[in-house]
Amino acid sequence: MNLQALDGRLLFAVPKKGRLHDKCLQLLSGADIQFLRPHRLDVCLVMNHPIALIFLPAADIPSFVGNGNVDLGLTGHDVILEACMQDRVTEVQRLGFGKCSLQVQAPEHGSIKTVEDLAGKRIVTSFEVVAGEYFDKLDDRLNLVGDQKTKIQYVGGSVEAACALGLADGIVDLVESGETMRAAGLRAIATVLETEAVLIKSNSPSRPDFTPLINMVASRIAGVVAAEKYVVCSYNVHRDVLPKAVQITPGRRAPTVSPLDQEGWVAVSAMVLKKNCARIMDDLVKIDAQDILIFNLDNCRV
Ligand SMILES: Nc1ncnc2c1ncn2[C@@H]1O[C@H](COP(=O)(O)OP(=O)(O)OP(=O)(O)O)[C@@H](O)[C@H]1O
Ligand SMILES: O=P(O)(O)OC[C@H]1O[C@H](OP(=O)(O)OP(=O)(O)O)[C@H](O)[C@@H]1O
Repeated sequence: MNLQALDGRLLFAVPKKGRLHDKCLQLLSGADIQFLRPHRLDVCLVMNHPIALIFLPAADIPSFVGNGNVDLGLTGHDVILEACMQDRVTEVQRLGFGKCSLQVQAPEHGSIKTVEDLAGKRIVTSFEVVAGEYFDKLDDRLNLVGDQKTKIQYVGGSVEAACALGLADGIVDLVESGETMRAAGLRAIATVLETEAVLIKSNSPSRPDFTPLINMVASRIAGVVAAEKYVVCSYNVHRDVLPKAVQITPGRRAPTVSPLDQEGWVAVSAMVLKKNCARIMDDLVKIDAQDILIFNLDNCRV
């Protein structure tokens, strides 16, 4: 691609592979950011906005955004900390996917039961910065100095094999379902951090006049994320129990209440968190609400 084609375009970094890739593409589609990615090309022009997408490994995105080479990015909170970019990027929006924990793990049937048992021993991880800071604090607390300090060794993947291979006494790795950890005969003994995918913008933007475009992309993405998180709950209820109904479904600002063509009855609709939906329906049944319906949202602005 001719690099001049990028002139005047906001650069937006997207994970090129791995756990976040598919979800990020769905997010772009939901935000109506249209593009055709030519085979094997990591840069492509957005057709309906002055934006170019740059496909990069998720772990490299924080540095590109933090150093101002790229204006916006989708990546994991964990890799922002690992790249020490937390002061150079702003996390504009949590995206509700890529959720997992960075945990200290040790052999399930071994003698190591706490992180204190691991202090001074060997740790293998792909997160050498974050794990290094974590164990530095532990070493300081336990007054371990010089050769007594915990040894951190970097590996690029398959971290979970390190204990079985005799490379490590414990590891620091991401855990989502826990399947990888259990299959490797490990158990979690501490959580270093919780992470999820985030939209980030640079604290050193290449051009201040991109601000309206950045705000538009952020607002569209926030709409897609909210639409994933919320459903609309609608029901009919007798006016006598309306105060109770409003307590159950307060909405984001307030529920919409409209009179029904039947004396004493109103129709109520409100956004509710998808994860609370079943409990809310149970509570509405208890106050004799009727015709309770749940609608998924395709998209929204909140
Ligand atoms: N098991 C998981 N569940 C949820 N999110 C995860 C999981 N593993 C990683 N992530 C998130 O996805 C980010 C990218 O991880 P991933 O290992 O998929 O990327 P990659 O190294 O670019 O890809 P690959 O492992 O295919 O080379 C992580 O930094 C983390 O934020
Ligand atoms: O708790 P779980 O649901 O099993 O997920 C955790 C696994 O996912 C990640 O690895 P990934 O599969 O991305 O491959 P990698 O080892 O090459 O990084 C992470 O490093 C763990 O190994």
